[in-house]
Amino acid sequence: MGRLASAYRQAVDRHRRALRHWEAARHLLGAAGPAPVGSPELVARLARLGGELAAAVPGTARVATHPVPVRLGAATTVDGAFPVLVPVGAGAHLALDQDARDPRVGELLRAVVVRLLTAAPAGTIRVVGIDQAAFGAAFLPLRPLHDAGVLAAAATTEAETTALLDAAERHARTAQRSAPEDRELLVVVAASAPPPRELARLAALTHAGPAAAVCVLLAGHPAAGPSAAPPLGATTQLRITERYTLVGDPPGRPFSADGSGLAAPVVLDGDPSHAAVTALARRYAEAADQDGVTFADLLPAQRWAGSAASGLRTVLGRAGRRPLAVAFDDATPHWLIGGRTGAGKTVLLLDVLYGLAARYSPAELRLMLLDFKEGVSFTEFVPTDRDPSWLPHADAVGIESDREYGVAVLRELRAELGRRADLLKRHGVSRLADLPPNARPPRIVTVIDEFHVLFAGNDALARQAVDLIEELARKGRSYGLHLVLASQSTTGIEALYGRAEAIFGQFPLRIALPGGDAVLDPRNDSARGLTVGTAVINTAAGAPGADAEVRFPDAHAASADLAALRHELHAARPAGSRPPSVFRGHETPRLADDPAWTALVPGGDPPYALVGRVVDVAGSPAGFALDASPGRHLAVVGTAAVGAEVLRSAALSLARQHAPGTARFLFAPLAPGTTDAADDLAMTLAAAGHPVRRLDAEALRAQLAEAVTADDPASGRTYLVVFGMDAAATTLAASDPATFRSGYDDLRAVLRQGPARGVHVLGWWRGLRRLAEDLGGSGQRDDVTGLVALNVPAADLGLHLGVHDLAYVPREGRALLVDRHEHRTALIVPFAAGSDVT
Ligand SMILES: Nc1ncnc2c1ncn2[C@@H]1O[C@H](COP(=O)(O)OP(=O)(O)OP(=O)(O)O)[C@@H](O)[C@H]1O
Repeated sequence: MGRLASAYRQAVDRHRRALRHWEAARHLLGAAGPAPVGSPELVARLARLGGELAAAVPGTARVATHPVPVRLGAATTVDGAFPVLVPVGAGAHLALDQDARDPRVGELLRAVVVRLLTAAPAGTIRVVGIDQAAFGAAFLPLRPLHDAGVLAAAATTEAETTALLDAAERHARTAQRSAPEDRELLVVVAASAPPPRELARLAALTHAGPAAAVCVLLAGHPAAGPSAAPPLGATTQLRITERYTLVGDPPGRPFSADGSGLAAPVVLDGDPSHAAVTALARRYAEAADQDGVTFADLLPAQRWAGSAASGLRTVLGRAGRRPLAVAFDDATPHWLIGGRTGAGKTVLLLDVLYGLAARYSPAELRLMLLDFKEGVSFTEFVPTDRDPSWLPHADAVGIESDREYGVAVLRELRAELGRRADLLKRHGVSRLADLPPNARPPRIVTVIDEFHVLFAGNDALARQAVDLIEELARKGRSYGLHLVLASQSTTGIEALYGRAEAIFGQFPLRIALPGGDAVLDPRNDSARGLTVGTAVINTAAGAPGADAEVRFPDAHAASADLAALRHELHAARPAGSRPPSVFRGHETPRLADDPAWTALVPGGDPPYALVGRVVDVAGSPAGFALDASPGRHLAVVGTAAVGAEVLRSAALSLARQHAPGTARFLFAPLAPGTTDAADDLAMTLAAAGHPVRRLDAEALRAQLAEAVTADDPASGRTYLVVFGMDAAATTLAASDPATFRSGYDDLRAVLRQGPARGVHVLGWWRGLRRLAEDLGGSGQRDDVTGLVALNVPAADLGLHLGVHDLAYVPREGRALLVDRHEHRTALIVPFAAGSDVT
């Protein structure tokens, strides 16, 4: 009787515990109603419940916010078996005391992963694995899930485990700041316990609570032996014995009153079938196709509906499941972007620019886009032969810009800053947002890609750039001027002269792409291990804790969508919109294509020698007016062959301003190899009806003498076009035995008195020293007031001009135009004069 009684008590006990389990399971399911008691029925109901749970509408459980009941196996009682369900998911974890080298453990881990994935909607769950003991062997059967992008490659080294934990902690922080519906569950599966430090971090994640949206499945814990295991939070502990598994009390829903767990041995479920895994992988892969961030996700429902009064906003991508917006406003007026080459910087910028351009009309938003690298970042915004459309918001686009162009853009912006300051003053307000709508100018976003180039060189130009950027960054916020500085490196910017803090302190929004940690605080490691297509957005100037990880779409892959949007915006442009002014650093502009050339007409007074384009925002004509004051001549200096082109442009443009017969062109091809160029030019001008003559050195000398001595100067203008004045040195140096005058005396007289008599010299000197000597020393430098310096060292040029700290780096395709009368120095791109100009 004693034995019978005790067996009876044990059976009742078991039933009671099983009943609590049943109730817990019902509770987890959210089912209502009283639970029937009675052993056979109870077992039947539990079995049915297990089936229901297994099938419980797959793909609907909100695993990222709530634990869900997950089946581990079957418990056996004297009355039969029933399924054992424990809560797993956000904030509810599982630990097994053996690691996955015990096949039952690997099987259970895989079964739990598959059940969680089955229960959850795609896009709300991701799985990462750690297995340093068996190199990820436990995850191999789940390979299809890896291919579907839902299971990451397992971390099998300590470094990989550390990176994985970095990412998991980042995930937890982001989730804690996100709305529950935006969270994504990160399942961290450790098939074996990692080393103590990593184990402690893993254990910490189990204490982070459901809002962290992390679920840890940890095998091999606590390890047998004396080592102190970090305590886990909200974890169901499993103990694997030789034949059975003992299941501890699940968090919040214990089986036992005394902490002893489920009073029935459990046989764990085996591996999920391969068919189930592949079917699941297919579902996730299909969903990923539909669920990936696309360019369309960035666009507003309605074009140009935004008001820029208080700022600009656009969606950049998704953080978890939530769209992530970024703004140019009082809180984040300027942005700093970092990322190694190939990290997706261009793509991210395109995402931002198209997003903004779709939201705000050109009356609300203007763009200045500057690119300093050999790239094509912004080419799609300017009209080309292939696609004549342009982005109607773009005012200026610099492609492979010169630093001088960058500084010109910054100067233009500073001038705008001044205009806006006046405007605000007139209205008695201090912020753009406070202006009446009809007086409010558009916000201007200036993007400078590879901005470090601007500061490279540690020279006068770099200092100007630093000053301008600092001023714009400081004051731009109130005036609606916003800067985006992007770079591969923000370190080593020498020219900032310790002002990095002052400047970058004005850039609260930081975007770190892969390899772009430098834009974050050194203590902030949230950008470690980012992959292409993701970035960390930090709104606190890089300080740790203000980060969100965003996935942004590949704009390059959506180029057809981008073009369609651009065409749409272009077609909707306001009447009178002008295409952006474009500077292409690698391109040589052609005289005949230039609007300044087209605009030249006979009768121009004073005649204007057009030689190129100024490196400025407008691409202004570069030239020199030949009026009657002494010294109005043009000297081209340097050995570069482009000297002949400059003379050609000058002569052709002058000829265009004279009716036939009102100007003579006298050509002296003195430098070797210039005869053809001079003859060709002469023929072109002759064909246009102008009198032309070819001079050798002697004839040039005679002409110089005649030009200043003739009592009756020829009517109209005379242009002496000399290719290589230095080559005439011997002839000019010789004195006339009768008058004792040298050719130089005559040349100098012509330089001073010629303009008043309508005589101008367009001369090419191949060396600066020769020019200075021909003028009779640097004291006479004002005898030629127009200079086009080619490959002449800046120091020599500065000395010749008496200008201190001349910022000029001689290089191919560029020249420095100096007008001494107007105290003007400008970097120019000389024209290719071409042969098809008349
Ligand atoms: N969101 C994304 N998703 C997928 N691929 C991307 C994404 N962003 C960029 N990529 C890919 O990465 C490559 C580099 O992108 P991108 O040209 O933007 O890099 P970058 O940082 O501007 O490089 P560089 O400075 O060398 O020009 C491209 O092939 C692009 O398709």
